[in-house]
Amino acid sequence: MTTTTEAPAAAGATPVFRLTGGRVRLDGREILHGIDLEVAPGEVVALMGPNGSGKSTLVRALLGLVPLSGGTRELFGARRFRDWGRIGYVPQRLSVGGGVPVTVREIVSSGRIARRARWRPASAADRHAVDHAMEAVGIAHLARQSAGGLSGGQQQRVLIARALAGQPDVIVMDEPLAGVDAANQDALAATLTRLVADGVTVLLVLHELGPLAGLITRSVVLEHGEIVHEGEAPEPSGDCAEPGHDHVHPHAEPAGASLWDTGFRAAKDC
Ligand SMILES: Nc1ncnc2c1ncn2[C@@H]1O[C@H](COP(=O)(O)OP(=O)(O)OP(=O)(O)O)[C@@H](O)[C@H]1O
Repeated sequence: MTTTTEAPAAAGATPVFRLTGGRVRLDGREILHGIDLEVAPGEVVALMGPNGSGKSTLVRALLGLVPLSGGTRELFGARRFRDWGRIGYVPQRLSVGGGVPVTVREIVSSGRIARRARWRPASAADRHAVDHAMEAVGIAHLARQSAGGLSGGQQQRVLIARALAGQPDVIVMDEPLAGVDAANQDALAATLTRLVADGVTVLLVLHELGPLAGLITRSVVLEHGEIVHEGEAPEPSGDCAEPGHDHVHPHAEPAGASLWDTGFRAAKDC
């Protein structure tokens, strides 16, 4: 992780992610149709768009989790990227326990694996990073608890702590606000604010910006597997801007809905 003394988003710096003409096919159908996207160090990018527009697929393509059927991908300037400890990925949904009796601390500790010397037991630095990650998201008191009995909001914080334990240079979260109550959304915003101040690059899949609005430096809107807008994020207005507005509802989009009815509905209609 970089320190607060380093300038974020240095001009001309090697992009964290660079996808050029990126195409992805799943089950014989092309999902992404030639995406050009760069994310520079220090940016906080919101990936938005209707359901099924390809946001999660794009994230997975950027991370190398799905093969490209066309185009090129670079992570930190490398086509053959191996330094996975630099990336913290919080997927959309994951059962943190997976049915296996496992404590919160054990799950968070698994986030250190890419940082640890092979076959070595956890070092003091590893243990410190795990403690720090749990404190950062307010779950230190849950360390010895079984992950199975946690609420949805607590499980999400465990997954975020697991990503933070690796002290990543970039954190990628797929719909971190979905199904999360207002208090936990605010807590997430505070955590991300601290990470951004430390120079961490952030890529978020979002349906609505909610309490993260002030953090976002660029919004990228996808529709039908293509980027249809890049620039300023939409501003919340009307009821959505009210402090008491609850941002927990999922958004089902009508089939074929257009960008301005949907991606930016987050601002108009949240
Ligand atoms: N493993 C897969 N096999 C086949 N098709 C897939 C697969 N994963 C996703 N798709 C399809 O790719 C398209 C884009 O899906 P994706 O999950 O990337 O969209 P999204 O914008 O993240 O949607 P949501 O907002 O609902 O999460 C959808 O039509 C989806 O059905």
